[in-house]
Amino acid sequence: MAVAVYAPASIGNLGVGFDILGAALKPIDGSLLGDVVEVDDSISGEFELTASGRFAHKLPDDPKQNILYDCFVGIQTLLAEQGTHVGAVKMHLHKNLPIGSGLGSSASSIVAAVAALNQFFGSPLNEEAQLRLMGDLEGQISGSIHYDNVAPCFVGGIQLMTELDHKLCSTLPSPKSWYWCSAYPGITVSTAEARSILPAHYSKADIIKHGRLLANFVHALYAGDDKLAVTMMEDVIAEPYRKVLLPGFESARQALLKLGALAVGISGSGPTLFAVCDDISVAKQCDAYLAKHYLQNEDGFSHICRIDEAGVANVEIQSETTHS
Ligand SMILES: Nc1ncnc2c1ncn2[C@@H]1O[C@H](COP(=O)(O)OP(=O)(O)O)[C@@H](O)[C@H]1O
Ligand SMILES: N[C@@H](CCOP(=O)(O)O)C(=O)O
Repeated sequence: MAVAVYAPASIGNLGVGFDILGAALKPIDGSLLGDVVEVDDSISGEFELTASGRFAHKLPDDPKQNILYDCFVGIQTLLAEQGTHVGAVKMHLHKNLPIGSGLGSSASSIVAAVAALNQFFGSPLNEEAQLRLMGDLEGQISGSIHYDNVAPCFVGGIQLMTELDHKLCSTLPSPKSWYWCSAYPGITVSTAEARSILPAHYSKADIIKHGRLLANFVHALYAGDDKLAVTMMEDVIAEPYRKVLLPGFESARQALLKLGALAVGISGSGPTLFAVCDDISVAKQCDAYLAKHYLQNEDGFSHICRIDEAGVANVEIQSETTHS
């Protein structure tokens, strides 16, 4: 039976917690900010993939260069190791997220595809096995395995990576009062390149500071001390080196803080910027500022979001996700 799965956009790194903290996003206006993958049918020939959606034209032309093909091969290989042999399938990708945006676009495609394929084949893989495969596939794209997009995208919420064999991540409490303004300017930053410009080594002072920020952030979430948590959202690992890739980031940050945002950071490897606000009127002002000053072309967009606590979800195959 055909399956259709939605996987939300995500922020990798919450200012603090490079590669080990991530959050799934849900626009408050109810729009779908994430990819949808359909597995239509078992077929006798070669793997088939079609795509539609706002950002489909930015995908590689060759279906075998699409990460969905690797998702299919990955599942097929795992199942073969368990003695189950599955043939080719027909898939459709509704590409709603821009590529190279810092919104976990590849993670969204991977999570939706692995979850959809797993369901299509009768759910042979448990959550941990699916998530491990998702991390491996994300690593193929970005150059090294990191779960901070795939984990929240898959299970929802704010996730802290544990990376243990039997438990890859843990859900942290999400501050209920926070709005996450998220603005994608419309230009592309490659995650692999944004990772390659980071230093191979950090100073003792930076390591100590990052440990202090991360530990206090997690403590504050459990203590329900949102003010302390937001004060800890400072990036000493990536932002100092990456902000040169984001035109207008520093001036936007200053303006957003003046408007009342509590923290501003780079979403993933950028160029999307996020701003945390605990008041809807401030969030609306930040959103309007970002739409006017941070977007650079017609591909850009800005949303006010909450944390998506659900993660991956089955959706109806309907006009929005169907294709010709
Ligand atoms: N379904 C897909 N979704 C997104 N990127 C894909 C997909 N299939 C292949 N790719 C390739 O993977 C790379 C993703 O780039 P990356 O900078 O990691 O994007 P993001 O950070 O938005 O996930 C691009 O080279 C893109 O062409
Ligand atoms: N922790 C990663 C997150 C990358 O997110 P993306 O959405 O830009 O792929 C990093 O900062 O490199």
